[in-house]
Amino acid sequence: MEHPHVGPGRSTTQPDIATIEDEKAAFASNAIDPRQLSLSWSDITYDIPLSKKKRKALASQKEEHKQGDVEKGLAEHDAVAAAAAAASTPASGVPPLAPTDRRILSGVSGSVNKGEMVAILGASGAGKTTLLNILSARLSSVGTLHGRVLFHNRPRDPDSWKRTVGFVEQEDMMLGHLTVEETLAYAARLRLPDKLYTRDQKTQRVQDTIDMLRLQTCKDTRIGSSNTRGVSGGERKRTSIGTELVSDVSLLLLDEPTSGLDAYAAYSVVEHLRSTTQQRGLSCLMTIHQPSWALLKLVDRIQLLARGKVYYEGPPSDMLAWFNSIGYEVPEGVNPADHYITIAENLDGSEQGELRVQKLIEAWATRDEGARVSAGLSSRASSEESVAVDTLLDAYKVWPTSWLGEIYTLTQRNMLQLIRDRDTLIGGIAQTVVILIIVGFAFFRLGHDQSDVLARVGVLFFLVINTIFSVILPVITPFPLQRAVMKRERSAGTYRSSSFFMSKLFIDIPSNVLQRVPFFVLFYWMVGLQKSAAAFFIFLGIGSLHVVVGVCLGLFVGSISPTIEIANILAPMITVISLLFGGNLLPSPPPWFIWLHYISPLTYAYSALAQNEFIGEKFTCTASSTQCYATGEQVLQQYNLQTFNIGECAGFLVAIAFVLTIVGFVGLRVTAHPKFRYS
Ligand SMILES: Nc1ncnc2c1ncn2[C@@H]1O[C@H](COP(=O)(O)OP(=O)(O)OP(=O)(O)O)[C@@H](O)[C@H]1O
Repeated sequence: MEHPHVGPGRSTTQPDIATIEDEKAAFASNAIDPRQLSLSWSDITYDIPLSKKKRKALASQKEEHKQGDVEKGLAEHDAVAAAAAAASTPASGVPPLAPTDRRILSGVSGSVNKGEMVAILGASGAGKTTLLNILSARLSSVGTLHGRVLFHNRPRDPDSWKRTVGFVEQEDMMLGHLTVEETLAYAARLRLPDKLYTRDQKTQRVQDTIDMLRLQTCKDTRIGSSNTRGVSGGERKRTSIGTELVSDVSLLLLDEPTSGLDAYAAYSVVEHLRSTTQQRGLSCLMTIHQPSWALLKLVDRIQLLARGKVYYEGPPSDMLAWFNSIGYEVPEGVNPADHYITIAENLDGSEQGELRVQKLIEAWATRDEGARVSAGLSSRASSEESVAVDTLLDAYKVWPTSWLGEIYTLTQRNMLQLIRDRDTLIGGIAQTVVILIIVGFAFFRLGHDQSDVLARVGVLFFLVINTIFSVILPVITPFPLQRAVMKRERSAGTYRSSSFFMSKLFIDIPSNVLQRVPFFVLFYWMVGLQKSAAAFFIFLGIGSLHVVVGVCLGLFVGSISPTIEIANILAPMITVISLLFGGNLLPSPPPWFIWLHYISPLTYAYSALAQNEFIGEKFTCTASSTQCYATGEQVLQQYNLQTFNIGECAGFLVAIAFVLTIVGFVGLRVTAHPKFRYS
């Protein structure tokens, strides 16, 4: 296969537009077929360190083995057996197992070719997900990995890998308020490179995907969430698959796409996958849990795993013949898939069961030797093809759209989510109204005698506390889902984390300020604060700035917390500490905690609002007053609220918002950065 722009001296990092246009033309004329790409893996062995407890148990179990007791825990027994087996066959390509490790996968080889659908099957704990994680480069950093994974006969290229492979996770992380069509449209807008596709072509790709996955009837239905009804489970899964298929992936990996679905929905998902795989010439690899026999017959090849080892690989149709040949026939009326998975488990922990499992694995390993060599040979491509693939992959080494384009699309998507989330909107308004009625009437139209002085101080402190609490929670609550969606999309190299963060700021700040301003206006009038236009607008300005700080604090907490549980602990903790040191609750904070007073945003918001209210105000003193504040300045002095003037307080609030934003962004990059492991 030849390509006009392929040459030994060509740069492989930044494709210029002319080259990309030519590549696009080459795609169209089939001069380069992106779907030539296929995946192969050989001798994959993966060991993880045993926990301390397990190491101890293993040591004591070895002791018991010496005394002739063989019926012990399977995992530990497997580790010993695997170590012994590996040590006894050094030529097999499987390294020996360290005594402190546990073997999860052992010498697993296989491949998926163009237009082919391959399923990995096995009992729970057989190693299916681990294998898929290794192949998709999403393996965690623990453990030692041996073996090779090749993408079109070359090691996976970290620069282009994530954009050429689609990974459908078991959990479908999608935004519940978007419709099926919108979900696919945003995926296409963000994932298809602007340099290769016009807006119309992206729209066409969405329609093609809807047609291919037969989602026409539900394309205008919302995805839904645990609280709101949306599409069915099968439609949801097909949409999730669609978000990968709208992009230019040539390889699709799916982790248990049928789990949680009824038999019909599961069959339908795999049937659609099969037709899509064939129509688009994809390579499709999935793990499946408890498939029906009818479903299994849809896939081209099956790889059966038991204890991290292959004990069958080939078409489903040949499976019966193979197992019959080694003496394991399927009883009448039993699903062959279930039967073959069950016999590879030693459920009762018996010696007989153990021998059966070992026999199944060894029978295949003996037969597999020749097949493995021929598989390696058949997948070797010509050097011309490999160079053409290099050229093709170059187009996927850069971000698909511009930074501003990403921010625009993500902001638009966030906006849709926000305005359609009626429960949160109505809940927020209801909460505001209730608090306004209670506080407004409790402090209604304050006067100027001595009791009103205390009431004014109290109501302003209440306002800053209430503002921070009302803002921070709605910012944090949707964060975990948005973050999970972001992680999935960023794992596919879709957009920069800064675009996600900016789009959050662009939506959360204006929406919260707009929601709070009517509250501030009514609050001001009901309580009867200073009757001057300047004071009113300063009040609104400081109040809004305080809302911005609350949003930034919410984003900070959401960003640095890897889970919602941690966010739920951190948010009240930070807020309570801020209010403890930001007001008059502690008349003289301990010197070693004084810094908490200066970093609390409440300090500045409260001080600015109090100065705005009290400067120039006069109060009446009566003969019965034990303590009399005749002027507002005396009040400010008494409560130590004039350390900084209003302008300085506003400056500190801006600075706190800025620092929270920067630290939050860094936190997000650290806690939600997609990690890939290629070796
Ligand atoms: N990081 C890890 N730490 C500890 N154990 C692990 C780790 N990764 C995998 N395992 C173990 O490896 C074995 C295989 O796990 P894996 O999730 O791949 O199984 P599976 O076949 O996908 O099972 P299931 O169908 O139940 O999801 C399990 O016993 C699991 O506990």
